[in-house]
Amino acid sequence: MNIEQYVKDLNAVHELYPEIYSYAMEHHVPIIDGDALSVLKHLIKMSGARKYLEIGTAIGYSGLHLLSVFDDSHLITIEKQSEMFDIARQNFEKYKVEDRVEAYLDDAKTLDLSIDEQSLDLLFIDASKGNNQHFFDKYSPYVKENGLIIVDNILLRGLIADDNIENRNKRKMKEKVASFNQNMSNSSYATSFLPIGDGLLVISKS
Ligand SMILES: C[S@@+](CC[C@H](N)C(=O)[O-])C[C@H]1O[C@@H](n2cnc3c(N)ncnc32)[C@H](O)[C@@H]1O
Repeated sequence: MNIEQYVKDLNAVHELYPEIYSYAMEHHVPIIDGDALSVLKHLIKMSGARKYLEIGTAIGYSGLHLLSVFDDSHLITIEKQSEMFDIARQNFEKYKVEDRVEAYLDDAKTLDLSIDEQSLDLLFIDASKGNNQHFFDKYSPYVKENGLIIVDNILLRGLIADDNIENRNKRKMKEKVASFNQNMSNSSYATSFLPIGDGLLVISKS
């Protein structure tokens, strides 16, 4: 038996958004792995986090899941691709959470977000992986002391441990992600690098 599949099966829960999940699978939209999502929602529940900023909305799958933990939570989410953004908006409307979502169609690298410093409980970074450091530097000041910063795909589907990548772009991305991971490991933040899904980095801002 494959141990990863065994754990996946144990973690598998009733999918709250089966049509969105199926759409993502059929159209190859990269959404968060079920195992990582389960941990993310667990952390939200334990910490009582209500105000979230997500970098990388895609079609709103993870955003809807984040909002499903607490009825009085609020999500700010940023997506730069208009096709994805439009589908996400439709999905937020479909599940009647549009009043709890502030969705931006913009490039998160340059967007000027007018929110107060230290006003968020959770920052979820899940966009272009080579920009993780930039997103962290730009958006972490908005997170409260003791808030959480979570970064998905820190293992790049195994590429992170590959020392013989021929494709130049992939090699550069790997170097950037590796550098970000190392910086976080060396930092004074409390960090947990979890080999769940495609690798989840949990940072406590304290
Ligand atoms: C991995 S997907 C997000 C998946 C989503 N969080 C989920 O789990 O359902 C990454 C998304 O980030 C978007 N993205 C990449 N770079 C971005 C940027 N600089 N600003 C905003 N969105 C970006 C991509 O267009 C893509 O839709």
